[in-house]
Amino acid sequence: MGDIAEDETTFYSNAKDYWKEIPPTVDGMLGGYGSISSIDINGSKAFLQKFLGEGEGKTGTGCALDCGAGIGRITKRLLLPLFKTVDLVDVTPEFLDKAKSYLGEDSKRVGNYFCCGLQDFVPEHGRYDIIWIQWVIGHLTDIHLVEFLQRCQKALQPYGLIVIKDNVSYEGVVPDELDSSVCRDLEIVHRLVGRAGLRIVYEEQQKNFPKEIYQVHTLALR
Ligand SMILES: C[S@@+](CC[C@H](N)C(=O)[O-])C[C@H]1O[C@@H](n2cnc3c(N)ncnc32)[C@H](O)[C@@H]1O
Repeated sequence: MGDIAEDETTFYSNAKDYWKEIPPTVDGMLGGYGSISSIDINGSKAFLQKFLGEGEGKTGTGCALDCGAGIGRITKRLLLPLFKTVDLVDVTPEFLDKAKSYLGEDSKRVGNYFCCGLQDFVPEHGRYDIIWIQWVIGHLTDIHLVEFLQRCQKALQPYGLIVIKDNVSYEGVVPDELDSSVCRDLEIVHRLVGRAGLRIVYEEQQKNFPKEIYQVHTLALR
């Protein structure tokens, strides 16, 4: 008999078991597509730069949160160069351990390593200028994603932004049994963002990724 609570527990525990076995490398973070990391980071940098800088209404550069950070691939090349302090949150302790050496000298400016599932994580009220959520929303159920986004909104500084960068399917919800995740289409992601009470400030598609992988969209929300 299908029990939703039990299915949900399995959805999360299977994902945890999957990531535990993945090597703590850039290639591991990107499912074998380590080669696209630079294109990804450069696209993200151009995206973020639109919101940063001096002046009224610009997003601050004090503190960022990297959600589903893994070994800190994004923290190292995108967030630490732009923000004074970066916090990481991830469910896999081995990845956060690796981050401490992978981030090198600049790991001095990491504020916190939170080992926690995003479904349970409560970011500190008003702490963050940017909350970066990349390649991890498919590991949350709809309800948990909506509730997490609501907690993120409360954790923003004035003019702060939540950024979701993730795969989108062509149509509907496509499950991935291997890593226990789902890929949602853009319309569904929009609906969930709306349910969280967030507004889409800007959105674009990542260009120059290999043709055989999912389309990747980046959404700035507040
Ligand atoms: C595809 S990797 C992406 C890592 C990083 N965002 C990047 O782009 O390099 C997915 C990451 O999400 C983490 N993860 C999976 N389920 C999670 C959950 N429920 N809460 C927090 N992190 C989770 C995994 O441990 C892994 O580090």
